[in-house]
This record gives sequence, structure tokens and C-alpha cells, in this order.
Amino acid sequence: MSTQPLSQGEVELALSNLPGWHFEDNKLSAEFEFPNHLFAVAVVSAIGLFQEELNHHATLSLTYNKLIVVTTTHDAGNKVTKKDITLAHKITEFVE
Ligand SMILES: C[C@H](O)[C@H](O)[C@H]1CNC2=NC(N)=NC(=O)C2=N1
Repeated sequence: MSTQPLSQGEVELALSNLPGWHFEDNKLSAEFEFPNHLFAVAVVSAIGLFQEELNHHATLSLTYNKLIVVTTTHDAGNKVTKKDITLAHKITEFVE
């Protein structure tokens, strides 16, 4: 998959299909809340598997039942690429 940085317009178009995700400071981010801590830990574990499959790893910050996901592509000079969009879709589909 391409590691070419996406333009602002391309990111905004992609985000129109990704409710809850934001584009700021060359990163995509979203916050999720789960019923309890162990549920949230299980989601983090599943995201870990997607990340290994995609060879693309977001920053996952878990506080009790709240998870903040932040993703950018280091190999593209810390810019948003299709890899970030793909990971965001996988995560959103899983938590829905
Ligand atoms: C060597 C390996 O393919 C790279 O370091 C991968 C791993 N995971 C990654 N994750 C993220 N978020 N950005 C990258 O550029 C990246 N690159």
C-alpha cells in the first residue's frame, strides 16, 4: 500500500466516511468509550492484531474505559496516508 502523503482534500474526503475521526496536526485521531476496562483491553488487543496484519501501528492510549487512537505514517515523514485511513476503517468497523 502506498505511503504517499494524502492531500488535505483527500483526507477530508476519506473522513466523510469515518464518523468520529478527526484530522489535525498531520494525524488522524478518534476516541472510543467502552462499558468497562476489560472490554476496552480486549478491543486494544484486537486492534493490535489488525495493526500487525497491516504492519501499521497507531498510538493507543487507554485510560480505564476510554481509548484514544492517534495514527500517522512515520515512513511518510509523519503524514497521513492510505495506511492510516485503512487502519481507521478497520478499527471503526470492529468497534461498531
Ligand atoms: C519497518 C516497518 O515496516 C515500519 O516501521 C512500519 C511499522 N509500523 C508503522 N506504523 C506507523 N504508524 N507508521 C509507519 O510508518 C510504520 N511503519
